[in-house]
Amino acid sequence: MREAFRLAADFFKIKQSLLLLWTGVFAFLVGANMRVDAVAFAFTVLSIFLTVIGTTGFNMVLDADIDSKMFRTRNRPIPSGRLDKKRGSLLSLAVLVPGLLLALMVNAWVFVAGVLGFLIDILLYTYLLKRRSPFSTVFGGFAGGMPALGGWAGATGSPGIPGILLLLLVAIWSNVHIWTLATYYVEDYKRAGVPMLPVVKGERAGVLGSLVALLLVAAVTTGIWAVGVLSLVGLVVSLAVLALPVSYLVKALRSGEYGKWSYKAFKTVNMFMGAVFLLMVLK
Ligand code: HEM
Ligand SMILES: CC(C)=CCC/C(C)=C/CC/C(C)=C/COP(=O)(O)OP(=O)(O)O
Repeated sequence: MREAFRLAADFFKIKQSLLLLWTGVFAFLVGANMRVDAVAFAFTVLSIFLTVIGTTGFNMVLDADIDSKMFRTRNRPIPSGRLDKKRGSLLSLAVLVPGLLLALMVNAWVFVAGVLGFLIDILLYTYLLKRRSPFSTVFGGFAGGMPALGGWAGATGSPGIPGILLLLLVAIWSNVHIWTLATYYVEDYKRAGVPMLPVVKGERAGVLGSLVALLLVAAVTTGIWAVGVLSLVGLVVSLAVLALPVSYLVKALRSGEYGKWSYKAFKTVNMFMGAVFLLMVLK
C-alpha cells in the first residue's frame, strides 16, 4: 500500500501539484471575500486537484523518454519501470475526466480554466515547445496560472481583472521557477536535449532571464495590491520576500557560481508563491 502511495506521489509530482492547488484554494477564498459557499468551494478545490494531477500524469507519460536521460528524473515511475505508459495514461484520464466534470458543475469558467490548463501544459508546452524553444516556459507558465484563475472564478463566477492578475502572477513566476532550476541542472537538460534558456543561451542568460521575470513578478504583485486584493502590508512583505532570490541572483552574476545561487533562488521563489497567496487571504 505504501509503495502505491509513493508511486502516485511521484507520478503526480505531488509537491508541485500541492502548491498549484494552494494557489487555487487561496484564489477562491480571496474571491469569495471569506463568504464561502461550502459546496462550490469543495467542488472547485477537488476539481483543481484532480485536473492538475491528471494533467501532470499525461506530462509524465509524454516526457518518459527525456526523463530517462536526466539524472533528476530517471527514477520516476515510468522511466524506472514501476509504471507503464498505458496504465499511466489510464490513471491520468481516470482523474482528469472527473476533475473536469466537477469543474463544469461549479461553473463554465472553472471548466475553461481546467481545459486550458490541460491544453497549454500538454499540447503547447510538453508536446510542441519544451523540446524546441528556450522560451517554452513563457507559454507553459499560463498552464500553471490556471488553478488560480479557476479558484477565483469558482468563487466569483467569472475571471475578472483580479483573476487575470493572479493568472499572470503565476504564469510569470513560473519562468523564475524553472529558469533558476534549469540553470542549476543545465548539464542534465543538455544531456536530455531539452533547450531550456540556460542550455541555449548559457547559465548567465538563465540568471538574467530569472532576474527580469522576478522584476515582472514584483510589478504584477504591485498590481494585485492596486486592485485591492493584497493589503499594503501584504505587498511590503511580498516584495521583501522577493528581495531574497533577487539578492541570490545578483550574487550569481557577481560570483559566476550560477548553479549554486540559482538553486537557492529556486527554493526561495517557491516560498514566495506560497506566501503571496496566503497574504492575500490575510488581507
Ligand atoms: C512552465 C511551468 C512549470 C515548469 C516547467 C515547472 C517545472 C518544475 C520542475 C522541473 C521541478 C523539479 C521537479 C523535480 O525534479 O522533482 C518543479 C518542482 C516544483 N514545482 Fe514546478 N514547474 C512549473 C510550474 C509550477 C507552478 C505554477 C507551481 C506552483 C504554483 C510549481 C510548483 C513546484 C513545486 C512546489 C516544486 C517542488 C519544489 C521542490 O522540490 O522544492 N511549478 N517544477
Ligand atoms: C488547471 C490545470 C489543469 C492546470 C495545469 C497546471 C500544471 C500541471 C502546470 C504544470 C506546469 C508545467 C508545464 C510543468 C511541466 O514541468 P516539466 O515537465 O518541464 O518538469 P519535469 O522536467 O520535472 O518533468
